[in-house]
Amino acid sequence: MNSIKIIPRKLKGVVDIPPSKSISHRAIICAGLSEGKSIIENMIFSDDISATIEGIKSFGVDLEFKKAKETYDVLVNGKGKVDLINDIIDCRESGSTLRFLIPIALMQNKEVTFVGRGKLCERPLDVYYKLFKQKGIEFRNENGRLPLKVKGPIMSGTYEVEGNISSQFITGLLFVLPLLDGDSKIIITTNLESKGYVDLTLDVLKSFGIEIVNDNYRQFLIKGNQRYKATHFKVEGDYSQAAFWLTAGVLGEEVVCRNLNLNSLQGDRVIIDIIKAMGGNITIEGQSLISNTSNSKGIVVDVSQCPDLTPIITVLAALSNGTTRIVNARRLRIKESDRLKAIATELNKLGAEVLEFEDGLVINGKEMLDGGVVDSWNDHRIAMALAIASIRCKKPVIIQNYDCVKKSYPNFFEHFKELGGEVYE
Ligand SMILES: O=C(O)C1=C[C@@H](OP(=O)(O)O)[C@@H](O)[C@H](O)C1
Ligand SMILES: C=C(OP(=O)(O)O)C(=O)O
Repeated sequence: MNSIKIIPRKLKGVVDIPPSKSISHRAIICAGLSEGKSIIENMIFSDDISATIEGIKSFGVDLEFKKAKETYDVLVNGKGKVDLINDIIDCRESGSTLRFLIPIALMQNKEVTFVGRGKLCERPLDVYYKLFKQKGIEFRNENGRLPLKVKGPIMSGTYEVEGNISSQFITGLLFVLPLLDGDSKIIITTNLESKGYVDLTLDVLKSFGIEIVNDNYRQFLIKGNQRYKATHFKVEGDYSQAAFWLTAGVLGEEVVCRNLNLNSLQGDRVIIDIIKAMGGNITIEGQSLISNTSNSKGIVVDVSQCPDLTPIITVLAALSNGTTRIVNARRLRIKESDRLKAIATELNKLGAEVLEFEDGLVINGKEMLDGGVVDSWNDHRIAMALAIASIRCKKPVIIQNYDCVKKSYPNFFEHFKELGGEVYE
């Protein structure tokens, strides 16, 4: 088992925020579906992005990688259609890869097998299964788990989708319906959670020449026979990752986050408002966000539109004055781990007071935590959140299974050290 020991230190300094994972997935897919050469600037090869890259290659897309300082430029040569060259797609542990690539596999009529690892094998796909039954699309799985075999073709038409299980099903359909013969409509049958991710999809699609009409998130109207246009695309910084460093600044000393688009459509940009509402000090200087030592306080946070922020908000809450309530968080249980249980259990081991409820958490904040041995539950966001909690622990924090951070942020602990963190692997 891999573990890391962190000696409590206040972090301070400048961090270049890595490129957005969500936007990177979308850009690779859109470039892969275009005819001709696209360039995607500012990419890193986290495990999830590597899974999408390998997946898109299976559809006959060529990619080349050019190193540019800490990141890469990716040259993508698409054929404008799916030309299956490998019929087994390993999505590793990436929900986005799985749910985005399934509809693409259905654009041709050979069977494709999707495999995965860890918790991904049991993360829900029922939204697709229900649609496949309605549309006569063949699929087979092992008791609802991966591996999943699917066989196209998918046709244009009306797709009724629940919006409160995962927005990733909507994104998956939005990639392929514009390419089909005939117009389509996606009707959202419940309230839509994670709206910001659908906004990101529509925005990246637009950059690649695909137009979708968003009727107030109740339905999406999609003209058929559209074509993706190869383009030069730059991936902006990731607010879900910046959230860790912005919180580190509030709990420690001044942390400057560079490489963020201050007008980004990323739903997790709301971390700025959440930290400020908790009394955290965040300012803007040029293109950077600066967070600084503050006395934070408990509030009520609705995470239905920003689920990925929950672990780090819980850390801030555990070290704030008073009580914080995290509400509308049920979907956190179907991510890489049961994130409500994982963060409550592990922060309590460090001496925090976190109560777990069916669809939320109640956190009674403390000035300091004790420290101790915790586990990541093989979940990158739990590992990173626990690392930030160490800033205000009295004794060292040992995180077991810490290397899962590579799922989204392979150099997280390098950045942690650059900010003055003392860690022993
Ligand atoms: O579309 C995306 O890039 C994502 C959507 C969200 O999932 P849900 O829509 O399932 O909440 C988020 O949790 C995930 O990390 C990335
Ligand atoms: C839930 C996440 O990703 P995915 O759903 O793509 O596995 C995440 O990055 O926190």
